[in-house]
Amino acid sequence: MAAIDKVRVIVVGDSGVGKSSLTHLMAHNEPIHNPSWTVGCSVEVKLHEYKEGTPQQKTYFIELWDIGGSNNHRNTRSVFYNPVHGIILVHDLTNRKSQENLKYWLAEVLNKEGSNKYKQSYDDFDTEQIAGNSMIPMILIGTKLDLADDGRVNDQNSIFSNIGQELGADKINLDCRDSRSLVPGSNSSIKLCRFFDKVIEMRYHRREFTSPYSVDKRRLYVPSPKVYHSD
Ligand SMILES: Nc1nc2c(ncn2[C@@H]2O[C@H](COP(=O)(O)OP(=O)(O)OP(=O)(O)O)[C@@H](O)[C@H]2O)c(=O)[nH]1
Ligand SMILES: [Mg+2]
Repeated sequence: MAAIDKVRVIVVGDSGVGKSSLTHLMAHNEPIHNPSWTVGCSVEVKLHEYKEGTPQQKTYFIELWDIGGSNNHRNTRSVFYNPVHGIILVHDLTNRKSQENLKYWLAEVLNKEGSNKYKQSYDDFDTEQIAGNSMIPMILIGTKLDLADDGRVNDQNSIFSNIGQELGADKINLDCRDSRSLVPGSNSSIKLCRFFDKVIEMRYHRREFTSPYSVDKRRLYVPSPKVYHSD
């Protein structure tokens, strides 16, 4: 039997937003009970049918690298960022700060070689720089939908759709503790499959792309909180 090709998708976001809960749900289609604090990184693997139902259908391993969100490991976690074939940006729908911090997480991942090419522009995080330099597919996932009231979700959605559009990324809002959140055929499950297909496409079937994202030319400004990441 031929070896199954794999891609590495990293899951980043502030501590406590639900990365491990989401990763477990994506890998096992069932919620995790009492996830413990992630120290460093934990990896789950799932099989994915690329372009399912078409002549190009093929099975791939998706490695889900769930990165601990604590600030204590900020200086060491870049070891997990090489290589990166896809990025899942996770925020908590009940915690607006966790959404604002996603741009720092993205900068951290894209600076993985330590080149810090985005460092100097934290204050005006430039979408063009990201999309132009990065051919890495991304998706934005908001968790704790069960706890968020509609007003708050709409509020975050409006800003989020802006960020999502500018990064050319889809977004999903869900409850990580509900096994139905990613049920096959659901809107969220279709978006996630589309994201995994895009990751595989870029890694193994890339023709010459200029950039996979139709980037809005506006610049994405990062509200410059004094704290780098709030735990
Ligand atoms: N109600 C609700 N609770 C959630 C949801 N997702 C995660 N949680 C809870 O939020 C807490 C933190 O979840 P984790 O998955 O450990 O968060 P994490 O992002 O992995 O945290 P770190 O490992 O510290 O980076 C746990 O008590 C989860 O049960 C959700 O969608 N709804
Ligand atoms: Mg965790």
